[in-house]
Amino acid sequence: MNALNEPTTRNVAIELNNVTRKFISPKGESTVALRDFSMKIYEGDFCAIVGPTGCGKSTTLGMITGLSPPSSGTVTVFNQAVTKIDPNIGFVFQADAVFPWKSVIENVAIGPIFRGMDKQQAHDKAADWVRRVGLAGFEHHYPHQLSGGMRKRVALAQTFINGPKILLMDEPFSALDVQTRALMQDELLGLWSENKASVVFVTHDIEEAIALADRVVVLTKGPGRIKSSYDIHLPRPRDVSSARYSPEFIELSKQIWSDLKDEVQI
Ligand SMILES: Nc1ncnc2c1ncn2[C@@H]1O[C@H](COP(=O)(O)OP(=O)(O)OP(=O)(O)O)[C@@H](O)[C@H]1O
Repeated sequence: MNALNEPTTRNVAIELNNVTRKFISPKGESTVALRDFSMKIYEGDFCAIVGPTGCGKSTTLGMITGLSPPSSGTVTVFNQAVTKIDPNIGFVFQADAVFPWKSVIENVAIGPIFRGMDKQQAHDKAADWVRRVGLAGFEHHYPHQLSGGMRKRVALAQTFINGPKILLMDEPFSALDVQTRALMQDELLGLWSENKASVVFVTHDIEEAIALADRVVVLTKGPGRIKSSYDIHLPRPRDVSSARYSPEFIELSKQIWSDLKDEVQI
């Protein structure tokens, strides 16, 4: 282990090295979202990022996707510089990314069809994923006929069907009520335990971060730097609702909140 609790012997899945990302407004004003920022995510790790609003969490994900290149510094995924959108990367964001005019099964089959799979085969595969996320019987429903939690299940199936090696999640469950959120967190952990993607999960919810992750990284206020990093040794498989009552969980929540509160004072 080094000073940031990073394991040193495992393969690195994602590396941001000395990255700076500036945005220039149409009026020519410059915002530095991240400056000289470095971070590693290890293969198969579930890493959660917490930090105050505007510290650069979404910007970090944008650079890993290849959609928003850094102004300077390098971003690599499995040791390859990120130069375009990588089909090995899956995303789940806060807003639903489902197509309203397509049924559940059509939405889930999009990825494989886009990647060249025969339509019938893609639909068969999608039917299996629809069942796996608990939506059997809703294959031919349209998104507006589903609850928010059900639409998130579609989004998870849409993502996991492609077998992503990297999964980027930006507050994916923040619009859900508390109970649905806990169900979706368990659902995500179940799917991830089979897929073992390297995950970067951005959230404002410290408890969500601890319940899900192997490592929680706390960022400072913007432009964000890594303030602290915590290895989470709660046993897996985890049941997110009961994990919250363990003394270790409570202690971690206190420590992370103490780190964060200096950064969010207004
Ligand atoms: N496209 C853009 N143009 C101009 N400024 C931007 C753009 N995207 C982000 N920023 C700025 O960069 C900084 C970091 O934004 P970012 O969205 O990464 O923060 P965040 O930590 O994800 O915030 P939140 O927790 O509120 O979602 C902010 O000051 C934001 O205003």
